[in-house]
Parts: sequence; C-alpha cells; structure tokens
Amino acid sequence: MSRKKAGKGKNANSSPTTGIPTGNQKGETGKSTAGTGSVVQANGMVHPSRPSLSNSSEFYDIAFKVMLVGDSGVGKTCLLVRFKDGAFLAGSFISTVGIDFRNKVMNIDRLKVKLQIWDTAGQERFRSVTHAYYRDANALLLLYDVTNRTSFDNIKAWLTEIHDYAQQDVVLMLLGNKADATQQRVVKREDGERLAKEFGVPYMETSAKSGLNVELSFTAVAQELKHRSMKEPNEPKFKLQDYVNKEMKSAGCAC
Ligand SMILES: Nc1nc2c(ncn2[C@@H]2O[C@H](COP(=O)(O)OP(=O)(O)OP(=O)(O)O)[C@@H](O)[C@H]2O)c(=O)[nH]1
Ligand SMILES: [Mg+2]
Repeated sequence: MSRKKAGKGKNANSSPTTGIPTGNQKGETGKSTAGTGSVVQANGMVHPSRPSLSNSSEFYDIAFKVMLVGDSGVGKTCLLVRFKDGAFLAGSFISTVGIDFRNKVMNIDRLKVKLQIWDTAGQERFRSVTHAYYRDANALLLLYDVTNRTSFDNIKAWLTEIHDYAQQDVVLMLLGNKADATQQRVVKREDGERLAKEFGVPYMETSAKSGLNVELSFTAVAQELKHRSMKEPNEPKFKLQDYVNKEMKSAGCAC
C-alpha cells in the first residue's frame, strides 16, 4: 500500500463541506476557515490531493476524521491535548471558539492510521458550526463530565443531534470524563454504563488529567475504523466494547 504524508504545522484551512483541512496542507493543528484541496472518499479515507508542503516525515496509510462533541467544559480540548501532547491543560478554562483540529498518526496492526481530530465548541452558540462538520465524521467521541449532572442529562439530546446530522454508520463512543475527580463526582459509572447500554453505544470513563483511558479511547475508534475499511470477507466483526474491555482488563484497570 502506498504511503501518504501527514500534514504538519499550524493554521491549515478547511472546508466545511468536507471538514478536512484543505489548501495549506501544513496543518497538524488548525482552525477551520476556508480552502480547497483534499478529497474524502466514501469509505472515509482521506487522500490529500496535493503533496504535503511540510518537512514532516510522518507518512500514513489511511486516514479518518474523528470529532469530539459534548457540553462546554466536559474536557474535549483537554482530552485531545492529553492524547496529542501527553499534557494536561490545568488552570483557567478557555472555551473553544468555533472548531479546531489536530492530527495524530497511530500504529494500528502495522498500519499507519492518521486521525484528524476535530475539537468542537460545546457552547450552544456554536452549534450550527458543529452541525456542518458532522456529516464527514467517521467517528464521534461523545463526552460528559462525571462531576456535572447536566452534561450527563444532555447526552440524550446529543444523541438526537448525532442521529440528525451524522452519518448513519458513524462510529460512536460515550466517554465519562474527569474520572479522577472522585470528590466532585455526581454521575456514577453504572449510570454511564446503563445509558450506553440503553442506546447501544460503547462506553468508558476517561481522565484528561490523569491520562486514564485517553489513548485507549482513540485507539479503539481507530481499530474499529481500520477494521471496517480493511475488512476481509470472512473476518469476524470487530466489537469495540469487547476490545475496550479486554484492553482495560489486560492493563489491570479496576475502572
Ligand atoms: N479534574 C479534571 N479536570 C478536567 C479534565 N478534563 C478537563 N478538565 C478541566 O475542565 C475544564 C474544561 O476543559 P476543556 O477541555 O476546555 O472543556 P471543553 O469540553 O473543551 O469545553 P468547550 O471548549 O467550551 O466546549 C478545564 O478547566 C480543564 O482543566 C479531567 O479529566 N479532570
Ligand atoms: Mg474546548
């Protein structure tokens, strides 16, 4: 399989119709503004329509678009920063404006899988911006905050929105974030599990602060997307929740 080069740099442009950075292919991080260039195929793979302008040596085999959604303050940006940079954004909370993205290339079963991760603004006033990007998302990570009951209660409304705007076969995973905050917790893990079961969505708790399950949440969706796009005829169906449970068990996670 031929290898494509992952973009690097800042402020790549994007198209609201594809949701994929376009024009300036330098962007490993970027803000959505405007531009033309990349093509998203129906199978979710992204093929840059022009060579990378960057000096990046990071090549990839397949690429997918993953979107982070959920109420403002649940920790979407922190989860992404933890995954990308291994750091936690402590201190004052800076709410995302509009939409933002970062790229990360992961090794999944000897394949280089590029995730283009879109960090949406949870604030209501940016909802129409988010709507424009749903249709190109291959996977969605839907977050609530275990210390914020309203963010949990709003999950049903988010699922309705996802049903209305996202692709029918979008890979979806529910994440109860801030699992480290045991003193402030108001949503039990069992409540999250019950809700996820009710809607047939894979689920786990995460912490952008401690790093709990952050890598696993992105690896799990990357695995699912990769299995879907490379599936051999007789291969058994990949089960995301089973994968997550197995990985947590082998990591000795009591969560
Ligand atoms: N204790 C704890 N705090 C967290 C965690 N993740 C995020 N926070 C804090 O929660 C606040 C909001 O985090 P953000 O990542 O900015 O929230 P967001 O979902 O991106 O919010 P919007 O951009 O407004 O949609 C910040 O003060 C973070 O420091 C976590 O896992 N544990
Ligand atoms: Mg944010």
